[in-house]
Amino acid sequence: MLDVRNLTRIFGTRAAVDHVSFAVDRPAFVGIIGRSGAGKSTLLRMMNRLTDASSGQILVDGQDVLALRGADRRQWQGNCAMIFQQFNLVPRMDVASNVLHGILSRRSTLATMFNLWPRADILKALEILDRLGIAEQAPKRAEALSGGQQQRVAIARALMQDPRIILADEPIASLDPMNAQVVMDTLKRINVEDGRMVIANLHTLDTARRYCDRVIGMRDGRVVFDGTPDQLSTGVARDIYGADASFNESATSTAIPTETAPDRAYADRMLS
Ligand SMILES: Nc1ncnc2c1ncn2[C@@H]1O[C@H](COP(=O)(O)OP(=O)(O)OP(=O)(O)O)[C@@H](O)[C@H]1O
Repeated sequence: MLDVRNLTRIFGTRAAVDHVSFAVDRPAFVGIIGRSGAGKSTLLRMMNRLTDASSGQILVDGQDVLALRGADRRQWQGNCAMIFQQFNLVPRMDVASNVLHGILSRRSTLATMFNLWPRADILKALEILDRLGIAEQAPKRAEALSGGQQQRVAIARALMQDPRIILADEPIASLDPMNAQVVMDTLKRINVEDGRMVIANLHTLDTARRYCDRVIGMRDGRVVFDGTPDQLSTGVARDIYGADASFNESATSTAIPTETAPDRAYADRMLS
């Protein structure tokens, strides 16, 4: 279904993404890992056509999406919705309207100006918010929500497009461990229940191991690992991150620190 071939993006004299090839034949949960600057964001942005490729192909059911222009390109962008580290919501706008903005490109300018949405679309937005456990937040301004709730609104906005693929660029990098888990659980549910492919750039190994069916490791623009989470040994991780023998996995961890959580300490004090 997705076949990336020799995808390359050169900025100046440097290849940010360098002859990357991989194929995904089912709606899997794919994690892309690698240290900062490895090319992860550029890769996702090329898939969504936010950034042009220098060369290569991205074939979806045999069609090269890099060749799409105008309305065809916009249709493809609707088919592979993107979510970002910083949520990219309109902060002062209410949550329901933010979700409806997922289908903004399908609306006339006039209808959008007056915030006029068909009843069916409004009901669909509320239904998605309900599914993600944040229906009661619908009338609130997006900026009034926690980071984890805002990211779920961004996922709801993506779902409004009914995409085949969800591209998530460091979706939990700005969140505390508890909210990070809620957001990753949400993405996994969408992947499993809806059969939508998820491709997520992740900055922590434990998250990749826990949620992904497949992990692609990038280093200096190239794929240096492509396998299952159980093949992702410490040695392999060291190679991906380019770390020396002192490489410490916990440095890339988002695990919830139960032993040191303040409420645990408080409970211990109360019980002693
Ligand atoms: N628009 C741009 N112009 C010039 N160089 C760029 C541009 N976008 C990315 N780069 C460079 O391409 C390389 C890969 O960047 P990219 O953001 O894709 O990496 P990344 O793995 O996503 O890193 P991070 O986790 O820090 O976002 C970096 O060296 C970066 O400086």
